[in-house]
Amino acid sequence: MNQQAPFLSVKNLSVEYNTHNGIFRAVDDVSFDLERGTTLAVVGESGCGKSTIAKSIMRLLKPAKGQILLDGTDLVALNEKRLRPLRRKFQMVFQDPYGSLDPSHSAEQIITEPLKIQKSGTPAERRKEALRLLDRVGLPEGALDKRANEFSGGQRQRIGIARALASKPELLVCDEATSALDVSVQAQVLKLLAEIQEDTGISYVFISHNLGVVQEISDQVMVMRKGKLVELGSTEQVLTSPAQPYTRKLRRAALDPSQMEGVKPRHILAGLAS
Ligand SMILES: Nc1ncnc2c1ncn2[C@@H]1O[C@H](COP(=O)(O)OP(=O)(O)OP(=O)(O)O)[C@@H](O)[C@H]1O
Repeated sequence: MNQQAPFLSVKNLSVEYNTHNGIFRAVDDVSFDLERGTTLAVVGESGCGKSTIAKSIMRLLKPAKGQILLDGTDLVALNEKRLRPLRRKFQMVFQDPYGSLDPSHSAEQIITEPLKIQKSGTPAERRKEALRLLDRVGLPEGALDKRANEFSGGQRQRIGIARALASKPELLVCDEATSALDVSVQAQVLKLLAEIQEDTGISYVFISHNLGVVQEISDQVMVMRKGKLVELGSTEQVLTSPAQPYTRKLRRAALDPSQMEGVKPRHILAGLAS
């Protein structure tokens, strides 16, 4: 472990997609640091590049330029073979608890799959670990043999979190992880994520449209627009006294979405303290 460097350091990240109109730069020269045990929220209107950043950190995409240093190791420079042993360190929780889990699989199958892939433990040990993780995310023992389609959205998202935690990651990238949930269930999942962070020192990159949610969970906020970084600072600074006009506009849109084109109804930013 490198004591000097931040836990995650993204430097001059640019990501491009090949489209029928040529190369499209979805993320353009973005840099940020994340300290261990803290949360960085990435916000911005639809299409600004948030998920592209998430997929780049997960190395589901190969950036066109830049570095993604995790504990001092540049993930961009590694080929898949060298990346594989490191993958357990960074995991992702997706938005859609209905789409991201196989509905016909039991909670045990879903949670233990990463351990099976890593050939970690015996089936009995993996079952025991799945029970521990179920308990960690606040689900009863009886949930272990139920199929994913027998759970509510909030329960599924808890299973998604349990699965992501199975390989004991140090970084969790949550891409709109609570957006599909009812407000009260969302609050419970946020509380769970905060407790897990306190207990384990895990770091989060938390992607969200919801400034109210961001205010709850994050230490730092990064505002994106059209692939570029607009503003980066402490949550308090960015949300209560934003330096950039665009961030102020986003804040206003949180209160009155009609002021912002391109913000989908599901992305109406709820609960923002003015
Ligand atoms: N596979 C792809 N091929 C071409 N363009 C893409 C691809 N994926 C994303 N894009 C484009 O890149 C830009 C950034 O997309 P991205 O999904 O990162 O945005 P986002 O901020 O996460 O949006 P949302 O909040 O709607 O999920 C968008 O203009 C999108 O259309």
